[in-house]
Amino acid sequence: RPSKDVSFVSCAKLDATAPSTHVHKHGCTISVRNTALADWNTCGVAMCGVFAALSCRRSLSNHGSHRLRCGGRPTSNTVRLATGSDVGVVLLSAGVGKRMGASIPKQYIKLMGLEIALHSLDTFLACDVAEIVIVCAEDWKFVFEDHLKKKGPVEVDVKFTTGGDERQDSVNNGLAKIQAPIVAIHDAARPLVTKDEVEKVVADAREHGAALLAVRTKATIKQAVSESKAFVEGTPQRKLLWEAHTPQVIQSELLRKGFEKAEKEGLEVTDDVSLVEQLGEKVKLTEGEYTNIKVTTPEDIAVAETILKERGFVPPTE
Ligand SMILES: C[C@](O)(CO)[C@H](O)COP(=O)(O)OP(=O)(O)OC[C@H]1O[C@@H](n2ccc(N)nc2=O)[C@H](O)[C@@H]1O
Repeated sequence: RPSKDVSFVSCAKLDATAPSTHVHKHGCTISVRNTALADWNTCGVAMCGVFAALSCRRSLSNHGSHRLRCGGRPTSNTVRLATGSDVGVVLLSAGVGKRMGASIPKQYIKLMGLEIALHSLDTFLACDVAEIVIVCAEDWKFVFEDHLKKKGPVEVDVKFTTGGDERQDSVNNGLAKIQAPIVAIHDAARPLVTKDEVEKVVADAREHGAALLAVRTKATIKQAVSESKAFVEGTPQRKLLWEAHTPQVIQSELLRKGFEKAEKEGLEVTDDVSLVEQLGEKVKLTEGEYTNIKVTTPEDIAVAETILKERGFVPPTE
């Protein structure tokens, strides 16, 4: 794990002789030992918190760039890291929100004076991310643009793209604009996700390749015979059941592979890690908070407002 005063470094395809993609927030030079490089390679971990396990110490800090020297003699394997975090975000805001029955898409309804979609946008802007792709209809882009204008310059690269017919199509459109090696996909309809939750699920995805925020199911769940036949087929063991939330965080290339398979086989999914599951890859369940609700029907707005009040959320001034 990265320590507090040493920023996280991740390397895709770290290799002793030919380091390839290197991303780091501040732009670092790090000297690493051959043995350590070999270890990371054999782990087969595409995204590595490289220096964290080593006894790194910061020996130079100048103009926002740091030189980190790791234990052992520095070798010729000096890795130059480009500027930027290794995480990109796809913020899904292109749904119509039929179940809300409102005159506008639910994510643009104001919650304590701020549009639902802007709550999680602000959370991600406060996290260590390199880019945010907002997937939304052209007509609603102004909500985000006005908000960003009010905020002033942000470090994160914010881009836009339009959505597709289904959530899955919107994710694919967003993913096409992602450059970061890790992508966090989030429903704009989940305004209450916290920075802590985001950091936790991103850390799990770095370690395991894919992770999602989820909570243990409180109710007993029944499986019906079919969509139209409301009779019980069975009762899955509750202790094994989790309710999926977002963000769902996946190595970008792994998700791209998942989409390729889905396209070939005509797979339809209702969340993103399902595409990773279809590839037979592991997905980590990161225990999140019950407060990370999806605003779907009108009563959810009242619940969300109560939670925000409890958190001491201050509505923005006009
Ligand atoms: C991923 C999960 O949150 C996990 O529980 C759910 O399975 C999502 O369920 P869902 O029915 O797709 O939820 P919705 O609230 O309708 O949509 C989730 C998010 O996707 C966005 N969305 C939906 C459909 C679409 N064509 N493009 C989109 O960008 C919505 O604006 C919303 O912010």
